[in-house]
Amino acid sequence: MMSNKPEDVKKDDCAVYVRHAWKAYRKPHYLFTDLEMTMMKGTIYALLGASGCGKTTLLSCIVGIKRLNYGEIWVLGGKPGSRGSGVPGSRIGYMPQELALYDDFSIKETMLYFGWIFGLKTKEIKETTDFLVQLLDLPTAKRLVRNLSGGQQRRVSLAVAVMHAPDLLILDEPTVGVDPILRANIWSYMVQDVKKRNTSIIITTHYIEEATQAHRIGFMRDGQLIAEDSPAQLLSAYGCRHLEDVFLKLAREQQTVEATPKDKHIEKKASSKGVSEGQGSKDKDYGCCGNFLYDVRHFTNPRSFKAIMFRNLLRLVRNFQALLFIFLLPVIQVVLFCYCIGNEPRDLPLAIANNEVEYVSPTETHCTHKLVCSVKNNITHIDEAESLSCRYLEYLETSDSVNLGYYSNVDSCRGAVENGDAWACLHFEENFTQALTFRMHHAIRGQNITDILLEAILEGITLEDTDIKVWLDQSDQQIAYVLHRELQESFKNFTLGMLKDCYVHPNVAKPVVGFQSPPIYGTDRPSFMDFAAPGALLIIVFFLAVAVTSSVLITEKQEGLLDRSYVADILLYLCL
Ligand SMILES: Nc1ncnc2c1ncn2[C@@H]1O[C@H](COP(=O)(O)OP(=O)(O)OP(=O)(O)O)[C@@H](O)[C@H]1O
Repeated sequence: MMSNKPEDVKKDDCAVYVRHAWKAYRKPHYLFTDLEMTMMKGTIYALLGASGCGKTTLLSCIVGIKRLNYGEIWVLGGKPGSRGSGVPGSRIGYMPQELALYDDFSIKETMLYFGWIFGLKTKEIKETTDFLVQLLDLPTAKRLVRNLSGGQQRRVSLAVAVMHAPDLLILDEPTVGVDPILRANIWSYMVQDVKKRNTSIIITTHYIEEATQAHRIGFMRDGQLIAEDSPAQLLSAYGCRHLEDVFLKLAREQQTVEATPKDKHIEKKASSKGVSEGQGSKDKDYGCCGNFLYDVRHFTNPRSFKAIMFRNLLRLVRNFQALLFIFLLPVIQVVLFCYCIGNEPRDLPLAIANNEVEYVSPTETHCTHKLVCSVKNNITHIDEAESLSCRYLEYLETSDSVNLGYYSNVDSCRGAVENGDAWACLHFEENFTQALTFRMHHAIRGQNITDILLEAILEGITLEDTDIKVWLDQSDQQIAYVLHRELQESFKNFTLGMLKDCYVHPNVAKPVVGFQSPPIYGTDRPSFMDFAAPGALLIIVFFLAVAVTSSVLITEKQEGLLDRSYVADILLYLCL
């Protein structure tokens, strides 16, 4: 195996300096093991290797999208992601393998968006766009990306990577789908750029022969760079005329090592070398919140905001269906909510156990009532009273909010509430009428309390027998409120009716605290819609925002746009 690693280079002189790099997506299956890479400033470095050997992963670690498990990476003299390193940021230009472009943007809009992120002025962006459109043989800049051919789209992606003249250019297969003439143009542009501006360029390609124009080539295989040298040195050292032959020779020369036994010793090997853990947190990619002050400065960065507002507005306008969806869906949901759910509760099942009358069936009752009063010597007398509980239930039945069901005893009535068959259970004692008329009679006559209680004992009743006992399912506040209201209102009407039939002025039973109607704000009978609509609206808006944001995030991640924006120094939460 050939090793031309310069031992004496300083990391500050290198554009990229990788030492003891270990990376696994799923431990212990390491993609690269103890990898070392040295790339001097002002050179073109071609990273070659079989498909799936880890080239893209290595580039992702270099630009700071992914983190190493062990080892260190220095890019342009700093660690990617650290403050002041400029990586990610405008010091690097990154062309990912995926297209990573908004296909509903035109070429011009794409260049404006990324140009603003890189901190370029609008005039500069226009000039650069014109130059790159010509150099890369692109159609008019007004054409939408989605209407370009595959090769043209990749060239737009390349234009985005190079537009801000970065110090380090990282190009992941830029020449895929590009014809030989344009490929030659791209290479000649890179060579000129390195000469003129001392740019450093890393390029991956499967067209091994085009790498002869690079200053240095790294052959990647089995998790390591098995050779790293200039094309001329490699050709002469292996006595080959073509780089492809060198690659084949190198591959054959390398010992075939069983993957599994090697994996078992990998972590041991890393720790025995005293290798430090990867930059940043272990196995975590994207450093969104590492340094608060650094993040705040980015958050308030006006150029990022301008670019992102431009992007969001343009995407909304271009995706008319999405716009309709975002604005119409909450409206439809609120209308449906109000129509189907938000109305006043109706027919709430109410269980009745009335011991005053004989139970017949759950839906039926032979409940009749009677009240006869007369006035003698200016004093009201109750001559006859029968089943006043039925009179009260008659008032209750007129309400649309409740639906009465009858039960033979108080236990089954309470059981109905416990089982969720009814919202409340109402129980009348068997001497309810007797106790109520006794109470009314003495209230009208104005006897003192001692006399009343004495007489009650003699008659074999207690004043509590007039209580209508209510057991409520209070789990739903609004339903409980409606039941409270209906039971109280029915009782008020029941009392006023009785007083009227007994020639007593209704004001006698009027509550002392009088709520004036209408209230200053709101209504006398707030509806269920008033209660539930704010909550429903909040839920709808919250879930819509979550759904839209996560779908944007997932799409951008899949299309590589998130990676590209991150490398261009847009923080993850700004991408949202
Ligand atoms: N996020 C990920 N999670 C798990 N495995 C991954 C992930 N990304 C890549 N891999 C795997 O890591 C290996 C190396 O992938 P990578 O894209 O780095 O290879 P590559 O050398 O760039 O390939 P190509 O030349 O085809 O682009 C592949 O086997 C791939 O399936």
